[in-house]
Amino acid sequence: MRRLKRKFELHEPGFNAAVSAALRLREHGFAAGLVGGSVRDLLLGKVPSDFDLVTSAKPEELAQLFADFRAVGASFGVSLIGVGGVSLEVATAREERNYLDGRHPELVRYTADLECDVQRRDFTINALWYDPAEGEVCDCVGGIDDLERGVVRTVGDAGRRFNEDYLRMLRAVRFAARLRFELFPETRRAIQALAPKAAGLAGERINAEVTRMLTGPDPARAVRMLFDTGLLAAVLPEVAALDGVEQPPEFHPEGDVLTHTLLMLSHMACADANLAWSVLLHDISKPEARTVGEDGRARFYAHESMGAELAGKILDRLHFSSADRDSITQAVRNHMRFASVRDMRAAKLRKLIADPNFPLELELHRLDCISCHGLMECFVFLLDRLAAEPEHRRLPEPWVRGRDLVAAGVKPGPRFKTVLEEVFELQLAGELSTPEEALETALERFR
Ligand SMILES: Nc1ccn([C@@H]2O[C@H](COP(=O)(O)OP(=O)(O)OP(=O)(O)O)[C@@H](O)[C@H]2O)c(=O)n1
Repeated sequence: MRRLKRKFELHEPGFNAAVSAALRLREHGFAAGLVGGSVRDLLLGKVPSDFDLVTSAKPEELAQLFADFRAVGASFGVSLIGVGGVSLEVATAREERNYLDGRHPELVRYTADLECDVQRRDFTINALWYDPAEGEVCDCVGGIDDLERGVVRTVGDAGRRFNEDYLRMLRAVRFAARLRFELFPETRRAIQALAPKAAGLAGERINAEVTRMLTGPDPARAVRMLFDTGLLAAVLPEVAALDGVEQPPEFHPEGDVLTHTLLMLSHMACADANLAWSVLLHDISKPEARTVGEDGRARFYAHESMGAELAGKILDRLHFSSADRDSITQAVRNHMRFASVRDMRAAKLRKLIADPNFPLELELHRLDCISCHGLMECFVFLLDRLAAEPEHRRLPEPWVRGRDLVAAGVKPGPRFKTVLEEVFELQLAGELSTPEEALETALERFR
C-alpha cells in the first residue's frame, strides 16, 4: 500500500468536522478516515462539496459514540452523524463482495480492514482514504497514480464493477469530463460492452448524472463521450439519433444536428441546467421532421412544436419537476420564433420579452446562431429593444378589466375575454394613450 504524507490546510467546517470525528473514532480504537470524492478533490486542490468517512465502527457503535446519530442506509451500513453542526455520512467498512442493493441486509459482512472496504468502490480515484491521525493518504489500488496521469479506471475487474451498479458507467463519463481525464482502455471497453444495460436505470438517477455533466466544465465532451461509448443510445436514444441527420450546409456549415448541438454546448458560458437541457433537446425532432424537397434541400417543418412534445416525454421519463419541464419545453417550442422577431407584432413581441423564460430563450437563440450561420441580427435587435425600453421586461397591468366593463353596464358574456385581450394588445402596442381611451375602445365593441 502506498502512503502519501499530506497536510491539508482547509478552513471548511465540513473538513474540520470530518477530521474531528475520525480522530474521535481512532481514540476509541476504531480505524477511521476520510474517503471517496473528498480525498480525490483534496489531492486535486479542489474544495470538496462534502466529506464522507469510512470506519471499522459498526452502526450501533457509532450510535453510542455520537449523540446525533441516524442510520440512513442500515442495510448498507451507512449512517449520518452530526458533528459541530455539520452532517457527515459514515460508511462502516464492508467486504468487497458485499456491494448489495439493500434488499438483503442480513448478508452484509462488515470488516475492520479499510483496505478491504476500498476494493468494493467504483474507481481508483474514489478509493483513497485519508488518515488524519497520521496525516497520510492511503492508496492500495493505484488511485494516486491515476490522479496524476488523469485516468478514470475501475477498482479491479471493470465488468464486475459495472454489473454491480450500471450507474457507475455514467459516473465514469462524468468524472472524466469534469476532471478532464481519459477513460482507462479496459474501463472504456467494459462500458462499451455493457452500455445497453444503462437503459434500465431509474430516470431520476440518469437525470442527476447527465445534469451534472451538462453543468460541468465541458458538457460537449461529456455528451460526445456518452455517444462514443454507446451510453447516449441507451439513456437518451432520441439525442443519439441526431447523429448523421444532415442539414443545409449554407445554414449549417458545421455539419449534422448532433455536431450542431455539441457546438452549442461547447459555447455555453454558464452552468444553468435548464438552459443546457434546452440546448440538448432544441432540435430533438429534426430526424422525424426532416423532408427533402424537389430542390434537394432538407427542411424541418414544425420541428419546434413536435420537438416540444417529444422533449416533454423525455423529461417526464427522467422525472423532471413540472416547472423545469415547462421551462425547457417552452424554450424548445419557441426557439424558431426568434428568427422573426423583427417582423413580430408589437404586442406579441412585448409578451415574448416579458415572459419569465425569456432570458433562457434569448441565450438559447444566441447559442443557436453562433453555432451555425452566425447571423446575429435578431439577437442584436432584441438587445437594442431591451436597452431602449428596459420597462418592457415586465408586462404592465391591463388598463381595462372585466369589472370595469360590468361597472359600465356591459353584461358578462363569452365576448368579454376576447375584447379584453384585444384591448390589452392595443395597449401593449402603444396604440392607446390612456385608461379612459382603453375603456372607450372596449365599450365601443359592445355597442
Ligand atoms: N455507484 C457508486 C456510488 C458511489 N460509490 C463510492 O461512494 C463514494 C461516495 O459517492 P458520491 O458521494 O456519490 O460521489 P463522490 O465520489 O463523493 O463524488 P461527487 O460528490 O463529486 O459526486 C464514491 O467516491 C465511491 O467510492 C461507488 O463505489 N459506487
